[in-house]
Amino acid sequence: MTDHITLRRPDDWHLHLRDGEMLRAVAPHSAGFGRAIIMPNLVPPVVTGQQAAAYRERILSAVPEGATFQPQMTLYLTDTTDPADVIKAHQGGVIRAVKLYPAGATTNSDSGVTDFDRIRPVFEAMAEAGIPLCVHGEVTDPDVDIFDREAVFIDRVLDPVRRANPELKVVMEHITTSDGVAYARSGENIGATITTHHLVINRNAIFAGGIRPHYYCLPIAKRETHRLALREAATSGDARFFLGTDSAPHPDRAKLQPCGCAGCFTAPNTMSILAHVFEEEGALDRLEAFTSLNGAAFYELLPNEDRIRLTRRDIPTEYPATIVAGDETVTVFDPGFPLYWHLEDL
Ligand SMILES: NC(=O)N[C@@H](CC(=O)O)C(=O)O
Repeated sequence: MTDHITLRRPDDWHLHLRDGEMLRAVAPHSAGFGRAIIMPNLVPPVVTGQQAAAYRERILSAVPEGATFQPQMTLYLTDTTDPADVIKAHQGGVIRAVKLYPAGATTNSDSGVTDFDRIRPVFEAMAEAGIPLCVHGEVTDPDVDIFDREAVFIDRVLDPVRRANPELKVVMEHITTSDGVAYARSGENIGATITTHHLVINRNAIFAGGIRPHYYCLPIAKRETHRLALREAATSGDARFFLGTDSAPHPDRAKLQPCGCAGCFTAPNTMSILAHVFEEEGALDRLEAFTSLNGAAFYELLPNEDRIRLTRRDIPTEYPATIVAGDETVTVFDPGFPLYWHLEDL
């Protein structure tokens, strides 16, 4: 049995680092990645190039000394985003991508897009400049069942947007369904991130013996057939699929509520979980493509030069059940099985 693998340093193409005390608490847990696409859904959101540049500085101050982590900033698209500001921020090297949240789709998405016609000039400018659009792909119509929101979004929103802007590079963020997998495979200029937790849990995890708030995230985990489709896509080596953990820390106080927040905090144990999943699928030789090559290629960047090693030991790796952020605790995602793959920096 393989007992160690060496990978190019992985990248995380979808990450929530928050701000303030939470940023300082969680950033060290992602600092072992080479790069990460940083989500802009702060309160208030990161909507201008200037705000993105300032946020980038705060992130770099929160990363431990010696880490090579490079935050890749995004702008939060609103109905009033100025195409010129997007282009300027991209040309100035401040942002890597733009994030589309349909208004009300998820945590801190109130400022999201309500009218796709109004932002057409932004899409046109982005397509011309080669700036990728990262899409939270769920409709917000309360009449649509929560488990169908991704599939309906693809038909009602994503496909029309892509047909109107065929040159626009689109990342379907955190896909959770076989519909998402099939759509990502169906055309040009499209990629999809897959989270760690959606490779591990299906929707039963949220209701196993009672309600389990730490398995509630958006898009919500779907039925088992979808989890298996995600596993097949992630482990296939297909360059359109790459890691975006969507590690989304919330204080336990905010999750354990009558109306608790969505998000799974996977940064501390993601690589050990992924090695476990890829080993189960007999695909350890394709882990590097998923974590370290495909995303970089999509974003037209070189893969990281340095390496990490994962070693399989007889004793499970230890990771904290919770971390402390100021006065708050944040629960680390529990995959429900021991993790024998230990992460080492080389
Ligand atoms: N994934 C989540 O469940 N939550 C994210 C927002 C998001 O990416 O949907 C968050 O910011 O908390």
